[in-house]
This record gives sequence, C-alpha cells and structure tokens, in this order.
Amino acid sequence: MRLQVALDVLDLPSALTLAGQVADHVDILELGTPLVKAAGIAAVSAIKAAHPDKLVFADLKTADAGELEAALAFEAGADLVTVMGTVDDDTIRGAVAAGTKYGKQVVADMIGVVEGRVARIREVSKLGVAFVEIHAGLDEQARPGYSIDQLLADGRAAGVPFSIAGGVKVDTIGSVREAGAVVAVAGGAIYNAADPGAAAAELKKHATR
Ligand SMILES: O=C(CO)[C@H](O)[C@H](O)COP(=O)(O)O
Repeated sequence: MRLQVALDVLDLPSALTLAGQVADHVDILELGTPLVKAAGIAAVSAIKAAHPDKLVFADLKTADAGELEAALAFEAGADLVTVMGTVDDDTIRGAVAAGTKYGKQVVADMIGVVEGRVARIREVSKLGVAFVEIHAGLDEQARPGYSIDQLLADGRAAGVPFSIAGGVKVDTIGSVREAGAVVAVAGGAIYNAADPGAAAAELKKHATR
C-alpha cells in the first residue's frame, strides 16, 4: 500500500518545507484543497519541480467542468487529480478524458457520501477513474463518535480499488492496509507531529508491513 501525505498548509513555502521533511518516506505528495486555493495552481508546479521523483496529487475536489479543471492540474505537473464522486457523471467523465489526454490519473473523492456509498463507489469506478477515495472530511471527523471503521467496511464491500482518507494515523494504518486499500492518505498525523519526517517514516513502516 502506498502512503500519501496531505500537505494541508496554507502557503507554498510551508508546503515546500513539509514536503522536504517527508518526501523520503512517502509515495505521493498531495497539495490539499486549501493550499491550492491559497497558493494557486502554480504551487503544483513548484512541488513537482522540487520532487520530480514523487507522484504529485492535486486535491482540486472538482465539482463541475471536470475536463477543464483536471487539465489545469495536469498542465501544472500533477500526476493525479480529484473530482468529487457525487457530481454529474459527465463531470467525472470529463476529468477522465483530460487524464487520458495527458497520460495522468483521476481519483473520485467520496467525501460527504455516507448513505449508499458502496453503490456510488461502484458506479464511479466504472467511469474510468484510477481509484476511489473513501473519505471522511475534517468536519465529519470532528463530530463525536467518528470512526474510520465504516470507511474500511465500505472499501472491503465495494470490491474496487480504493484509498482511505479521514484521520489515518499510526494506530489505524494497519487496518487500512488489511482492508485492501491501494493508498492511505495522512494529513494531520504528519503535519501536526513534532517531527513530521519521523511520523511519516513510522506510518510508512505500517503501510508496507
Ligand atoms: O482532503 C482532506 C480534507 O478534505 C484532507 O487532506 C484529508 O482528509 C487527509 O487529512 P487527515 O489525515 O488530517 O484527515
């Protein structure tokens, strides 16, 4: 299972610093949605230029104009881009068309989908995305009683390639791997750590065990 770090910081210098601290221990460098909004799509190019050997993931969470937005990210150097899993199928198809044109990949983000999630995961996976991100966002994670377990159960049930995002940390990443995820996404567990490089190294150990 690959490890993806979400660079959920708000300016490019902080993102470059964090990427430099963790790059040796992760497979995918994700520019979080707030970073892209704050720093612009040029931040994708800067991270790719600093780490050409890493996959760069632009978390655009596109909701419309899929082909146009995905092309922006691919032109900037992204290897993967997200489109929302809840939107019009043609938006997802458009992003996939851009992926085909640039030889890059699209990920459908299932954030906000709880009821009927397994059925929708199966539907979007037929639209040509590389995998589906089963995701509890920061707001959902903040609610009392949140558990990553339902994400894992739905991943197992869906029977298609999936990643997991939603508070992945050292004591849950083993279950993410055992559930069959192709990628584990970790944001806060890395950027909130006193030593982000050490935190990423520890997560990587569990991701590949
Ligand atoms: O996309 C996101 C929020 O929408 C985050 O980047 C993703 O949830 C990973 O961060 P964390 O591990 O802190 O949940």
